[in-house]
Amino acid sequence: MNGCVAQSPTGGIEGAEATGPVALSVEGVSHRYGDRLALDRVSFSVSPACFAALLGLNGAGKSTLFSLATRLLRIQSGAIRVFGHDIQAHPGEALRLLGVVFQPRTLDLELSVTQNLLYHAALHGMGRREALKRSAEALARVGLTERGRDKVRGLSGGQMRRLEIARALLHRPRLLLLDEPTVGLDVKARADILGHVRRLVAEDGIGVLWATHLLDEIRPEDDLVVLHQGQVLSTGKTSRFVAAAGAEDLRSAFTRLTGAGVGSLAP
Ligand SMILES: Nc1ncnc2c1ncn2[C@@H]1O[C@H](COP(=O)(O)OP(=O)(O)OP(=O)(O)O)[C@@H](O)[C@H]1O
Repeated sequence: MNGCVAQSPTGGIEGAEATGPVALSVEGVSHRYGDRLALDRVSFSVSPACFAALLGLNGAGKSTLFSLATRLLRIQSGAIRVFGHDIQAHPGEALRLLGVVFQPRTLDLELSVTQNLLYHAALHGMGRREALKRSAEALARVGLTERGRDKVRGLSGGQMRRLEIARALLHRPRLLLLDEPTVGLDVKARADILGHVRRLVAEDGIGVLWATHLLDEIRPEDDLVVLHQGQVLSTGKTSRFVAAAGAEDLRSAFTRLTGAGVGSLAP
């Protein structure tokens, strides 16, 4: 089987009749905040129905990349495509296929679980019947069916994250971006969330880019994009990355490649 990530993206829909467009294509993207270069000619692609981890320390540029992919930030140079749709030129098509879970929580704590979803559905222009149907579907997908009527304030941190994932699934995207979704959660909640997301890939064929600095979330068979100080250092299977570095595990391989000190990565 071909890998899920590649360093040289295979651009737009026009050139992709034979194999279909990649789910996410990042092509030579650079981004500056004033004098600070946060992303430096970042290029990689993620195939459909694949789980890919975007591994980088704090400050590597992961959130900046997500903000560019969702148009919170304007692209300064390069291009990002979702299933071949350029997010600058055709944002409607691109965003329709994209779901996102950002790092900061963005739920209304005083509304119920279902109300949060209905509110989001209304923003997407969904009718109430369809919204109720899709909310039920999405809650089932993340194991929250029983909590629909509860106020969000009463959920645990892990359940809130799962609700955010349900919300990101409401418009039935084909690609899901998650920015360090398990930070601050306990071991069980982290494993639950990762399990739900991996099932979305295996059972629903959704492509996932999972940004993290937590090494134990990445399996040897996972595809990996290593981002360090705004640059892509490696793409491909985690096991190959470890072998190429002549290392025993991902932690040592990452440390060797980046020179990151022990303790920069957890756990
Ligand atoms: N609004 C901003 N203004 C100035 N510099 C910024 C801004 N946002 C991010 N940066 C800088 O850009 C670089 C990349 O930050 P970014 O938040 O994208 O990294 P990250 O990998 O998501 O890290 P973290 O996990 O800590 O959020 C860092 O050097 C950061 O200080």
